[in-house]
Amino acid sequence: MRRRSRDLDEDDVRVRARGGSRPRTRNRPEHADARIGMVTAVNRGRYQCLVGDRAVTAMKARELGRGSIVVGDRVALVGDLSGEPDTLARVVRVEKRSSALRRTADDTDPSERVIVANADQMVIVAALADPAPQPRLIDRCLVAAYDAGLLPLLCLTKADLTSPADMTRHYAPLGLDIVVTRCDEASGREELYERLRGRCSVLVGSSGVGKSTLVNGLVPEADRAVGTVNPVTGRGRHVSSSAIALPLREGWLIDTPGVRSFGLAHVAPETITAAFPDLEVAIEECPPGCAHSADTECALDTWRATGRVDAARVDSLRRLLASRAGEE
Ligand SMILES: Nc1nc2c(ncn2[C@@H]2O[C@H](COP(=O)(O)OP(=O)(O)OP(=O)(O)O)[C@@H](O)[C@H]2O)c(=O)[nH]1
Ligand SMILES: [Zn+2]
Repeated sequence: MRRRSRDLDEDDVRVRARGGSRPRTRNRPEHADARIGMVTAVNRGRYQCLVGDRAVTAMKARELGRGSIVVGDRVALVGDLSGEPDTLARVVRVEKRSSALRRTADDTDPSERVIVANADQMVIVAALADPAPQPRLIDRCLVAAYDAGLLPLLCLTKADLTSPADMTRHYAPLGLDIVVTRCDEASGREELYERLRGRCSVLVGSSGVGKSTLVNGLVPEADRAVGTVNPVTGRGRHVSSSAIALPLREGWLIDTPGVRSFGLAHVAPETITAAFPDLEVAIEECPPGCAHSADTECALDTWRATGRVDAARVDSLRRLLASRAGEE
């Protein structure tokens, strides 16, 4: 009996190899043998996936069409999952995303594109000095985080150069969690590590703010990858121009060297106002289509004048709304 079933399998294989007189899916519905992996890097149409503890390179099955697959995606894989050199698995399905970080090509181009999937936190890295912080850029990252449903965390680096007081005061009205780090002290880094535990965090920030320094402190394996091939991602970190997912002991860190700014044309103003639930009562009194700017009939002004809403919160909301409009 056993022998007979094995013969049938071989027959099945032979028939398909000869050119498929039999539909491939017969007796094998929905790729029941597929395994789920996580996409850790994307490079020229090749997807690096972590399947269990094995790094597998895969291509997209034709049946998936033009749908995008991005870092952080959970995908179903079939084919050669050995992870041996020169082997190629196939991605046959992309699992439903719990979140999608998007950007537009620029503010005037409404076509949006997902850059990272399934993250739950955005760590906005900004240096306190050298280079000077760019509050506009930080604001735009915040709006992108609200849009994607990611919890924002502001990481202020290089505290050995300047006091963080001004920046923390500036961002306090946003109710944002802030971590301050400096490379000559471990305490801030350890606090950051605590915040990353068990989460999938996207790291964003412009060049020179100390992102690599943080990543190397958190994921020593990433350092070893410089100039060689990373066992997890299959390539060197610094070669990458797109996002790359690095495993933490608990959780994931997704570094995004390419993301210096976000086009925010796709973000509805309501997405931003939703992050200010305390101002909702005032906003309800605004005229229809109110842009909530100071030179309109915006109800925020009357409420603010009478002290019924926090002035700093109104300013912060207006700042974020303006950042969406895109003066960088
Ligand atoms: N004073 C000071 N310098 C730092 C600190 N962290 C990083 N640096 C320095 O800042 C410079 C940039 O650091 P990187 O970690 O390469 O910054 P990055 O954001 O990864 O920049 P790119 O590699 O260009 O993307 C390096 O010379 C670091 O040594 C810090 O806490 N204090
Ligand atoms: Zn208004």
